Amino acid sequence: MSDVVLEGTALTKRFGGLVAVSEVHVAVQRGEILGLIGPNGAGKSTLFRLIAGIMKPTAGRVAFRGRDITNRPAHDVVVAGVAATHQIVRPFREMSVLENVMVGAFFGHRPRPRGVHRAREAAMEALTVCDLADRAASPARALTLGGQKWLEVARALATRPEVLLLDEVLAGLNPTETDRTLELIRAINERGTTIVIVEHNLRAVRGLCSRIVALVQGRKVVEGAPEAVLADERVVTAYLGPHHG
Ligand SMILES: Nc1ncnc2c1ncn2[C@@H]1O[C@H](COP(=O)(O)OP(=O)(O)OP(=O)(O)O)[C@@H](O)[C@H]1O
Repeated sequence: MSDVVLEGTALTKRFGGLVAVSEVHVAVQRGEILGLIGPNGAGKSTLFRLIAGIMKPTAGRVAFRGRDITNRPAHDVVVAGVAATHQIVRPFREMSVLENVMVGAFFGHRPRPRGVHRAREAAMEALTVCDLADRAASPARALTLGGQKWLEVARALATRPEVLLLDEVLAGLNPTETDRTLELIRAINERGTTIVIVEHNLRAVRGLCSRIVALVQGRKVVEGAPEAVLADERVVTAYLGPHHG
């Protein structure tokens, strides 16, 4: 039975004369890892921002657990239970890794932890999931790029979201960091968090996602199981051009 937790209906976003996203319907099922793919400029980041509540659509609606959140301020959307990695401000470089994650714990989903002690506990739990517990006291600036991405995930996780939206978390990572990040995303999902990921690395998407939505020129062209979507002629043509093969 379908159990839709986050849903965008007829979402359209225009920037002046450019239609970045055009009448897209996307229904995120509870517990899944949903991938958003498409070539450069297809509208992935724009759609991501619309469903994360960071950007307001020109037309269409966004609902979380059946409630309309279209015009709610971005912060209210986090409180409701949707967190996006890049929605959380960049790490405070001079603050410790733990303090950075405590910011997420304080501003997240209700009921929020009461007091510094509980926020620290919630932050340590998120750091443990993200393999950063032993770096808790280090300044954020001392982390590698991979470490900084995991810190961003930990901060989002500390808000205790029902839906975690990840925007190109694998970009710039080396193969070891990529594998570790994929394991991390699976572990977070197995703990019960629904995940939406925008990703350029199609090999990673194929192995990670339970379902994929493909966008081309602002429109959803196909959705379904990874193998079927990645083999779809419209998707292959959009990535490789009309004269491939
Ligand atoms: N704030 C903005 N103002 C004007 N145009 C924008 C804005 N954001 C995105 N666009 C345009 O909207 C279209 C879709 O962009 P978007 O970033 O959503 O695509 P994308 O699929 O995420 O691309 P990429 O893979 O390159 O990140 C592009 O033509 C882009 O130039």
